[in-house]
Amino acid sequence: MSSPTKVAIAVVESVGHVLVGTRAADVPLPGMAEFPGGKCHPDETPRSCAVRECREETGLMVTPRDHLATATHTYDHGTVELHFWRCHLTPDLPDLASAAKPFRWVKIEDLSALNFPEANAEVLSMLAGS
Ligand SMILES: Nc1nc2c([nH]c(=O)n2[C@@H]2O[C@H](COP(=O)(O)OP(=O)(O)OP(=O)(O)O)[C@@H](O)[C@H]2O)c(=O)[nH]1
Repeated sequence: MSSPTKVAIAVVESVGHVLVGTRAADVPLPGMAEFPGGKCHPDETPRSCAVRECREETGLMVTPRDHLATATHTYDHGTVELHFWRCHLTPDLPDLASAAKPFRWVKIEDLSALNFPEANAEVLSMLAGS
């Protein structure tokens, strides 16, 4: 069996909000809510990958704070090992700094109304309890 694809996810928090996007129509899990993230390059740590993917997708520079969870999940499109990193905006950025579309800030208490991929369940529970 092939090893899971390593993916890093940035859970970016700012004054009670989290950065959330919507997956494009032409990728696996189209239209679902997502945190910024993507596949790690060879020899790239998930921590560094979370920062890079966040910058590429949202235009925002973040500082990784702590590792929230690792979740392995098998979808129809493959098995992924998701490394969730809680991140903050770098100090030069204002609270709720504007992000490239389709990313926007969602209040933590409103996350449960969104349709996230199954592998996000544990982290969403952690955020709801924080
Ligand atoms: N970005 C992101 N991916 C997630 C989340 N939850 C989740 O299960 N995934 C899964 O993690 C994988 C990330 O793949 P991706 O397609 O976004 O990664 P990528 O941007 O590097 O893809 P690419 O190499 O095709 O450009 C997908 O299988 C996706 O379904 C999430 O919250 N954010």
